[in-house]
Amino acid sequence: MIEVQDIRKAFDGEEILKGITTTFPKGQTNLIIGQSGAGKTVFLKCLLGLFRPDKGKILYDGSPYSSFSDEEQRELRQQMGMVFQGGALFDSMTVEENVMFPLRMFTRQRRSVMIKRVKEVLDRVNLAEAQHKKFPVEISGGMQKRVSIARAIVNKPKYLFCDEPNSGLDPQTATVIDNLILELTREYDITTVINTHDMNSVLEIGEKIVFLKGGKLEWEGDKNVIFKTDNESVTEFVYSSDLFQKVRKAQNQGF
Ligand SMILES: Nc1ncnc2c1ncn2[C@@H]1O[C@H](COP(=O)(O)OP(=O)(O)OP(=O)(O)O)[C@@H](O)[C@H]1O
Repeated sequence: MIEVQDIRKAFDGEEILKGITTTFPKGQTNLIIGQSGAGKTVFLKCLLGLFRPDKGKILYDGSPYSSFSDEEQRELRQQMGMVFQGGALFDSMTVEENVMFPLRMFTRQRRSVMIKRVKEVLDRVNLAEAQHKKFPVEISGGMQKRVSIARAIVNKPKYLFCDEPNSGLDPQTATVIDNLILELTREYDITTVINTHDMNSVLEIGEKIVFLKGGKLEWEGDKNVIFKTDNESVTEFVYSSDLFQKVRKAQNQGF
């Protein structure tokens, strides 16, 4: 679980995060949504420890980051997996080498043990063995995302952060990737936080949704109540998507 207590972050005197308080429980998918410029990425970077908030606290399973020694911060980083927007795979490495990278960086396991673990996670994300020796350019965008997820979970993280995991994917593949993240989150009891613009994701895996507006937490809830809120900022945002308009129409027609 990650608890965020009144965090603030400014750049050059301009406050970007204006006192955010929320909780991201483990074993479920937590989504951060909001308009472009709302502060989602800055927030995610604070959770990742890449930005240090000017004020407030972030607690990882009860322990505040600010109290961590350098060694504890290093340990925490090893417990974090990240799925980057574009996949961010190393082009010069094969699929297997990409997934093995965190193990080589952070652990001292024997090569045979690492190879076994790499195979295990690639199987878990349903990437066929024929793809394991290929380079990222030789596989599809959806497969690249699977590799990126495999790399993020290979070192058994307690926390998984995903920045726009669906960008560049067709809707069907995006749904498969969303559900894969949801399954892994539950199976390994991970605290997962996903930064997304994708309304399909909100409907599919929005177990907790945090809506940011102008650096503040405007609303929080889940996929079942987001339709029912009378918060105008949220409704304006969600109903601007085609998908939500169709759902609302269907609801109005009594389906
Ligand atoms: N390193 C930085 N230095 C200065 N300003 C920054 C920095 N990072 C972000 N900002 C500013 O913070 C604000 C929020 O940016 P952020 O990237 O968090 O928005 P976002 O909600 O993720 O938007 P998008 O959906 O477009 O990615 C923007 O005005 C941006 O210019």
